Amino acid sequence: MKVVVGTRGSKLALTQTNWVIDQLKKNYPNVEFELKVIKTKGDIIQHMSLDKIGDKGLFVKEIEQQLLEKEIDMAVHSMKDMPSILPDGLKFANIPKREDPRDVLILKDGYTSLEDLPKGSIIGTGSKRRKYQLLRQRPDLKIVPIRGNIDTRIKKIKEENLDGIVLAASGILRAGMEEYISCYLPVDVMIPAPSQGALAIEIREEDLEVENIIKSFRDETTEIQVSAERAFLEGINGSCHIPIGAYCQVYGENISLVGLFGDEDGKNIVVKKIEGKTSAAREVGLELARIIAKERRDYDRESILSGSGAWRL
Ligand SMILES: NCc1[nH]cc(CCC(=O)O)c1CC(=O)O
Repeated sequence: MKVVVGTRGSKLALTQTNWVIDQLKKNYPNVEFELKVIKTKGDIIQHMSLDKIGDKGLFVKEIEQQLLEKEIDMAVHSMKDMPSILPDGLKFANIPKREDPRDVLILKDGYTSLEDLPKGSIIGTGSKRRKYQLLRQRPDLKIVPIRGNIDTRIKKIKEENLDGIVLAASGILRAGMEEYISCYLPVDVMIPAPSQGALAIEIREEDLEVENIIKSFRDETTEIQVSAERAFLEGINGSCHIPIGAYCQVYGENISLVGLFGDEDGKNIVVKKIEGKTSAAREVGLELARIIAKERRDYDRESILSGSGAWRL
């Protein structure tokens, strides 16, 4: 049997996909795995901010097309890049154990933490979630847009004379670049993107053979977290124009889920936490989305009268 595995060509994507293939090879020495690199719209349009391209599934559409056309049999993505709803005919296989969900700062030589940064320091990030959470801690910072693969972004610290950038810990750790990390941002200071650090293995819905091969991967805690956090994302029905974050913690039979949802200019950002049962992770995510969306609508009505904006916890 031969399984063709599709992936983007970035260093991170290749590292993730090769990791998946190596694990599967150990369990299935008789299956042949072939890696196929596929260019996506997100890879081709490198100069524009993701925000402006504003297209859901920017890094996955071409890959999904090839899955549906049986050019490939399995695709490995970052779960965080996946739109809430998959195309007909495709589904997620089991989810392997999540990498560190936190964001990290990569700072100019000599700086070691968010607190240490001199007043007015310049930080590069294209993510509104990261931007407004940083500004909440340090309103004096200047946030500038930045794009590109991990390596490109790290190079831009020197090239564009930045004081630092924010990246997902998972990408850096998987790429074996831990020594670049200046500090980890705790999840309560920087709520991660929904399912940050988790991998998505996408397959054809009816492909039981490939589904079986991936059965060995299942990490239950990750599955519960991803289920709650992605349900929140689905319920909010957001895009990459607005700040959205979610993080689920699992305590045996119970979970807690923190969600962040705001508007484009960061004036009205709501953060809320709810508790629920592990067995109802998806419902907890949808419920939190309803609570936060309602609070934001009420606030929009009030703020027309009062004219001010704020973070509300
Ligand atoms: N949007 C790009 C992207 N997609 C997944 C990751 C990192 C890996 C992950 O979050 O699982 C990154 C880079 C980053 O945000 O630093």
